[in-house]
Amino acid sequence: MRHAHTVEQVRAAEAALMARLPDGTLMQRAVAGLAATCARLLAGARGRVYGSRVVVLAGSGDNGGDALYAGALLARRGAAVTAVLLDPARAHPGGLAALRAARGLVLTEQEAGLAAFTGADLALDGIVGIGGRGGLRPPAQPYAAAPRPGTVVAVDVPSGVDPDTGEVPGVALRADVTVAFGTLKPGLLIDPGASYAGAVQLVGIGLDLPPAALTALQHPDVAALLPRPDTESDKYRRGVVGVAAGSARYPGAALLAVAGALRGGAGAVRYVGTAAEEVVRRFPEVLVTEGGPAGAGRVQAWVVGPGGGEGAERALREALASDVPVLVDADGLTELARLGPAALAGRTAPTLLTPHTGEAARLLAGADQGPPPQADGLAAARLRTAHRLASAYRATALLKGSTTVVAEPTGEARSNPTGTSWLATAGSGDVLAGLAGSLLAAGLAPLDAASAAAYLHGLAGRRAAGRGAPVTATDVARQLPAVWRDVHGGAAPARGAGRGARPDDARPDGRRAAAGARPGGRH
Ligand SMILES: NC(=O)C1=CN([C@@H]2O[C@H](COP(=O)(O)OP(=O)(O)OC[C@H]3O[C@@H](n4cnc5c(N)ncnc54)[C@H](OP(=O)(O)O)[C@@H]3O)[C@@H](O)[C@H]2O)[C@@H](O)CC1
Ligand SMILES: Nc1ncnc2c1ncn2[C@@H]1O[C@H](COP(=O)(O)OP(=O)(O)O)[C@@H](O)[C@H]1O
Ligand SMILES: [K+]
Repeated sequence: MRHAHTVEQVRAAEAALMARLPDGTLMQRAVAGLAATCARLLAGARGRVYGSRVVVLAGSGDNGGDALYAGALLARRGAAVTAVLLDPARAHPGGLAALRAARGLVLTEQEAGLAAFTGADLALDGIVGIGGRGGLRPPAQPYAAAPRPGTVVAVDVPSGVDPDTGEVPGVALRADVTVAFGTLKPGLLIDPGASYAGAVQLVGIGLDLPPAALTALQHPDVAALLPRPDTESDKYRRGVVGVAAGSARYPGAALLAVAGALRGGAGAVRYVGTAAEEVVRRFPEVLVTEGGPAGAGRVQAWVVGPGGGEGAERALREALASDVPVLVDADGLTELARLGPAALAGRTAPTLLTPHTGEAARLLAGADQGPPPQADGLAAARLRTAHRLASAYRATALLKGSTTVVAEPTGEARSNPTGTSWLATAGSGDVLAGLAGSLLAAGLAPLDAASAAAYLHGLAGRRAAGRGAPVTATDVARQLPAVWRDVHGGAAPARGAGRGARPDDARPDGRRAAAGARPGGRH
């Protein structure tokens, strides 16, 4: 499990630790880790640190101080280091003195121009860290548009990225590697910020941190969550998932949601709706009923809405009246947006909403949250949007897109590290809905079901796309058994994951399987 903490959490932990340690200790720990990573990168690219060209972009705070001190350590190993001060009057005095003492060159941004940056083997982005607000200011903006140096290493956070949310409110500097101190920040794990961070590495500095504001699953976490039949299992104890999907207009959505559900670990899939004939023809193992959820037999979770068309209203109403977890997707969400959060008020079992940003905009408008939001704005503020949905509907919200984010009404949140933009293909969301519903039926808690499903779905998309080729939703569903095996085999780390990265608060076992992950487990 990877953990990310907000600026406020980091500041509090930092203050507590600094009170017990001599001045400057934390910064020196951070700097030592940062310089070691830079030295490794230079040695990897050029064979040695000696003689390499390093540029330090230094802003006015401690982030600039970290970069200057690291520059000094590299200069002492023979690198030719140039510091460019973006706010010369406020540059970190200790860092500046250290760099000068190590014979580094110190220039203002007017003196340096862009040449030192573009010609460097390695550039350190120490413009701004967790103290940053807004995008890059004008003196730093040209670096974002300039030709790239060999490698850009962001100090703690890529400058211009909001550390708490991953929002990029203006111009930001793209990094190849981000060296984060003490813990990851949510903005490193959520697009658009995550796409600026490159590979994220963690340097422990000894912070004593509270529970993370955001977590991201890794292979062992997902493996521990996935249900596995035991000797006492039968199909009912493994869970039956009900799928109310498809319509005369969109029969394919029923097939795709069922395909996802069949590969999600439930013991049986029950389909209700107008595509019953097509479903049995394609998947003879599925139990089918025409009509709505109320007339179908007992299930342990419902999936309602994919391609639901004109039947979505009834399916939603009947599923919500049940006492089992309900996943609402697609047309079910449009219907729910019309009804507003009151439609969930009487529920005794969990509800999981799986909107893309367009559906999220409708849901928030339906929750009467001020002027109707625009989908583009919601995509740029993914974590905030997921939290808003979860809190407005008092339900678990999985917001789909370039980084899928899951939020609980309690404030707990997860970002998904797998996936590929090849998944932006018609029907792939239907597969995800079926898969997540199946995990709910198998007994996983909604946050676990949603985040494990997004993880597997993202891996399946990548596997289907191979080195980069269009995929269909059917391809994604077909890859699910293989990625299930990959996860258990401990293969391939997720995108942007620093190897061995573990925040200061991580327990060696991470947060293991929820109790409900046992085969046959129930809410
Ligand atoms: N916490 C820890 O445990 C540890 C933290 N450490 C390090 O400290 C860093 C935090 O340092 P910090 O608090 O000095 O803030 P920092 O990010 O340097 O920025 C503040 C300065 O930038 C300015 N500024 C603001 N926005 C801006 C913008 N958009 N563009 C340009 N400038 C902008 C702002 O000026 P103002 O807004 O007042 O004009 C202010 O002067 C942290 O990220 C990590 O690297 C490690 O050394 C050790 C352990
Ligand atoms: N740019 C992207 N990068 C990664 N994944 C994406 C991107 N755009 C969409 N996806 C994923 O593709 C799937 C699309 O789902 P959805 O929008 O519901 O499509 P449909 O309704 O056609 O099934 C979701 O899992 C979503 O997270
Ligand atoms: K930075």
